[in-house]
Amino acid sequence: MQLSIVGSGYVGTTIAACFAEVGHDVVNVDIDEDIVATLNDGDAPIHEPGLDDLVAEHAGDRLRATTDYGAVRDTDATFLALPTPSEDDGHIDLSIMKAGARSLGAALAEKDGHHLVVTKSTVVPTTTEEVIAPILEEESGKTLGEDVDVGMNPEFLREGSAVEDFLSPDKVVLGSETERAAETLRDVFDPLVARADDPPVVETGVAEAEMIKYANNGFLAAKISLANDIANICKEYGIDSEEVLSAIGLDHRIGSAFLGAGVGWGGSCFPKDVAAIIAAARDVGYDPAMLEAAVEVNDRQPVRLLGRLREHLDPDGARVAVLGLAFKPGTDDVRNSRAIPLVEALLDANADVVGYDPVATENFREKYPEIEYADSAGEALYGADAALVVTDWPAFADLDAEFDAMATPVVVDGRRIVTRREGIVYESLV
Ligand SMILES: NC(=O)c1ccc[n+]([C@@H]2O[C@H](COP(=O)([O-])OP(=O)(O)OC[C@H]3O[C@@H](n4cnc5c(N)ncnc54)[C@H](O)[C@@H]3O)[C@@H](O)[C@H]2O)c1
Ligand SMILES: O=c1ccn([C@@H]2O[C@H](COP(=O)(O)OP(=O)(O)O[C@H]3O[C@H](CO)[C@@H](O)[C@H](O)[C@H]3O)[C@@H](O)[C@H]2O)c(=O)[nH]1
Repeated sequence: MQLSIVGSGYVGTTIAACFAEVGHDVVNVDIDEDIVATLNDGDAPIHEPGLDDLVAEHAGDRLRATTDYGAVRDTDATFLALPTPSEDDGHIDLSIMKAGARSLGAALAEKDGHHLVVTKSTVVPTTTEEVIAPILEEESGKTLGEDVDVGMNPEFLREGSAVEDFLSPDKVVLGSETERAAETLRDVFDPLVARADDPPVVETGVAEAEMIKYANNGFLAAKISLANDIANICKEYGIDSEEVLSAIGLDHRIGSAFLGAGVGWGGSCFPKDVAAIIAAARDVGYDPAMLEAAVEVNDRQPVRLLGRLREHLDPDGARVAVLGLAFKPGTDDVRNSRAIPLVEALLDANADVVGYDPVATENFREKYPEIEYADSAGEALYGADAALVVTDWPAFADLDAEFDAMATPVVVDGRRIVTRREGIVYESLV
């Protein structure tokens, strides 16, 4: 099939390269000329394991990129993979989606024949039908359900394993309201589903598909927060939370995934998506108490971590090493990293902060040029009065003699990753 993908970021590039891999002809449309040039040169504009190889293999053949929306006219379906950030009050900001829909609609005005527009971005329920579809109709002059249909296909990939997650999904969710849209979506996904050994395909309505994405992310974020709540109780009793959480994970009704207690969840998705569905729920008259509690627990974890530090040392004037700046291991992404509230609180307390991350230093430096950065964990620890461990990079488990170079070896571990040993004052958050 001929497919177009609008937006060539984490999701757009990954799905474009993967759709090409399963046999479709794909064109990526992005307003960023550098991204377009990078893709056409056969390079991936973002770092994801396996993506470079796919782009290198298919660019110039089944995969190409352009800044010209007109390219969508030669395709059967367009996926919108544009950002859906948060407004200050947590509501979803649809301005980029609306701009993309306007450009797409204008391009479709000149198209003969039917076109399917699929929302891939995470959008609150009814957005596709009540916001995107009317813009498409207005700009294209076409009629919904006749010349143009809309669909919704939420994406569940994780950063750091995007290609693997997309090509081997736990499920595929196809939201549509007409048989023609459902059929086109099936045609798009059939080759991927066959190759992935037949994962469940959930055929549902458009608003249901939109909600499934928020339910998925909200549930996972709340699961981590519940694990943190339980782990905090364990801590007060002096009970080992890891033993407790790994034991409950053995119950198949609970499951062991996403029970990793610690300094909480961050990243480009959980915080904004939980905030967006809370704001949307309130708009329709429902107060989502569980999701609000999930956020509250998450916000408290960094505060609790600093509390543990203060039990050993006054941060005022102290040199504090922050180990881990990325929002999770395996990525250089620092969006909503838990290091952010911690660094801000340390700066407020007049601490002398030195940060270290194996790959995310440059991205963090852009946000916080005022702190010092080290080239290795050992360098960050050298002469430090305390260390806060924020990201569970596996390499932090191997730190050992590096702690001996600290001025005072106070280690406050937000991810239970450091190996405890004689000679360090070890304090875990949970
Ligand atoms: N990143 C993830 O892990 C992930 C996973 C699942 C779902 N999502 C959702 O997918 C959507 C996209 O997220 P992302 O992380 O890929 O975003 P991103 O910021 O990485 O990429 C967005 C791309 O859109 C381009 N763009 C902006 N305005 C444009 C316009 N008017 N026309 C064409 N291109 C334009 C930008 O140049 C950029 O390349 C969001 O709704 C997000 O919540 C993200
Ligand atoms: O047991 C756990 C698991 C994760 N986290 C934290 O949770 C956050 C999110 O982690 P993860 O889900 O691995 O990363 P993302 O790439 O943000 O992926 C999430 O957000 C994406 C965007 O919506 C979805 O597509 C994915 O399914 C969903 O897992 C990170 O800060 C992790 O440190 C924990 O604290 N404990």
